[in-house]
Amino acid sequence: MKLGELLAKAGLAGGGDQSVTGFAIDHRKVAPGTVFGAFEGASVNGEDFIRPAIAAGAIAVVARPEARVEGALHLADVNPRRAFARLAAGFFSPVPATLVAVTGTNGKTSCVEMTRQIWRMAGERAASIGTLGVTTPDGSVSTGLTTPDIVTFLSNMSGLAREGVTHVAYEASSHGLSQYRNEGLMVSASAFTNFSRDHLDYHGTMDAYFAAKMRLFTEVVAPGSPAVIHDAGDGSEWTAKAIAEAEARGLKVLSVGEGGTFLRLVSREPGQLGQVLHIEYEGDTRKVNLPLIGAYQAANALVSAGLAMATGVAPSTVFEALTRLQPVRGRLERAALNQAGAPVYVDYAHTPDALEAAIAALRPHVAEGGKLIVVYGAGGDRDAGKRPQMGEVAARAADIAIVTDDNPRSEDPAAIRAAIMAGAGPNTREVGDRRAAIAVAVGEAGANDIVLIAGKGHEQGQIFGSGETMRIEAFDDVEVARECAGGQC
Ligand SMILES: CC(=O)N[C@H]1[C@@H](OP(=O)(O)OP(=O)(O)OC[C@H]2O[C@@H](n3ccc(=O)[nH]c3=O)[C@H](O)[C@@H]2O)O[C@H](CO)[C@@H](O)[C@@H]1O[C@H](C)C(=O)N[C@@H](C)C(=O)N[C@H](CCC(=O)O)C(=O)O
Ligand SMILES: Nc1ncnc2c1ncn2[C@@H]1O[C@H](COP(=O)(O)OP(=O)(O)OP(=O)(O)O)[C@@H](O)[C@H]1O
Ligand SMILES: N[C@H](CCC[C@H](N)C(=O)O)C(=O)O
Ligand SMILES: [Mg+2]
Repeated sequence: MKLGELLAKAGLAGGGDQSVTGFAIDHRKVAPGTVFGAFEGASVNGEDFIRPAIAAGAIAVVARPEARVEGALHLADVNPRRAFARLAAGFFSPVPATLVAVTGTNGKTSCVEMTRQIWRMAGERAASIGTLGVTTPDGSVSTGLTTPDIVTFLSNMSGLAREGVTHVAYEASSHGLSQYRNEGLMVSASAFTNFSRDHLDYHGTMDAYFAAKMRLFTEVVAPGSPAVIHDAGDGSEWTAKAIAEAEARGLKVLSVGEGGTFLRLVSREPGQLGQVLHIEYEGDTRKVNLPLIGAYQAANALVSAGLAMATGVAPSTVFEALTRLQPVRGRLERAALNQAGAPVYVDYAHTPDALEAAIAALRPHVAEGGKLIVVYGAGGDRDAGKRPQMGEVAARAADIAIVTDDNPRSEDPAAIRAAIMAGAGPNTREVGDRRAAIAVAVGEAGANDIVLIAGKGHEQGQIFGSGETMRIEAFDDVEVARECAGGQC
């Protein structure tokens, strides 16, 4: 494809009849004919790699006007990440016709997974992209990030189209949105799950974090497209703001949940392995047996139902599909029963709000006189302010809490635990080694108790160190829970 054609497609100034062979944002991936995106990053400045990128064959460089580009076309833009995304989107085409994006603090992975499942049950060739990787009708591949970098994202999309995939649901993380990692495509519908504290190490303030998420509505999605917004009916100011932002852009707001008007959750009765939902849609109330526990999973199922309906799946097919949803890996996954018969659950809760939601999901399942025992930690090199809040939530909502390590990265694990303990109460103790902490909880749980191991969900390793010294030790909460339950810890 000629550079001039791509520029015209993206509505950018300039011409050129050189053939473009690919796109790269890392100079080490540049080959002859590549367009290089030079961005100022959180750890280094990509503009420092312009010369080596040109030496490796870059024919054009998308960079700020003040960057120095010699020996290749300088595609200058005050927002080079956005310009690069638009240009690259012209190259990586066609892409699947139906694309939906999900943002929110918690629930993105769950919603893209459930939306994919509903589409599949409706007979579509569907895929999802997010924390669990790229999941297609034929399998799953990990990408390492929730929202992959823009080149990986766009090339994945065109690869999926070549495989005949027509429907893709993807997670739009706040990091991804603020770095323009998923742009330039015609997004047919979007969703907002909820908003609470996380990632303030990166965004600084809750308002800046929220603004990053709102880019999905204000800049990424197609004008006039449907926006599914979860409304818990709790008067959340963030939900109201999200609705206002979507409406201001002219999106068609479809609110779902207890406070929803499109799909209203009238009631919810927890059962042994699932729950009965009464959902009002267009004036009729339908009873749905959802085979997943917890209010949070009901919320995510409703958002996913909204997205499926917004993209043309018949309502009756959607309601039927909800009764056949498969659990999402590492989200309230029932991993084992210990020798006394206590169930051990694994969940990916790694924010105060998620911890509260995961504990609340299990509370109705604790037998009379039983205790809920939670094992959890907080990641290193991530928002430190959430640590005491997690300590407070776990101490209040669970009966016994054990603070342990969860990806310390470059930080001192003892200091992370101390920060959590600062917010915790007398029912909380500290067992640094994660396997030992799980062994204590599983060993102590009696017949009426429930154990929740939170924070790592599907993760397969414990991350120590960073950069050159980073090492990942194999660790799977589900596997360790099973070993401990079998007395092999
Ligand atoms: C803070 C953050 O999000 N960093 C991500 C981001 O880095 P950045 O743009 O700031 O890049 P940088 O490393 O400073 O480098 C600047 C530029 O120079 C380029 N470069 C760099 C070195 C070199 O030798 N040559 C070169 O060309 C880089 O490719 C980059 O374009 O872009 C990089 C390339 O895409 C990512 O690998 C990197 O993810 C880091 C590893 C990371 O840990 N990210 C986490 C925090 C993250 O993004 N998490 C969200 C979380 C989700 C959630 O909880 O909701 C996610 O979406 O996964
Ligand atoms: N709708 C929800 N409301 C509150 N908590 C939720 C909700 N959905 C999920 N959670 C909690 O958040 C955890 C992570 O869920 P999920 O992986 O779906 O979220 P995510 O937004 O993709 O997270 P990440 O930002 O890490 O990618 C769950 O294990 C659960 O504890
Ligand atoms: N067990 C994890 C969860 C991380 C979730 C991720 N999305 C992030 O914050 O980067 C940790 O804190 O390391
Ligand atoms: Mg996710």
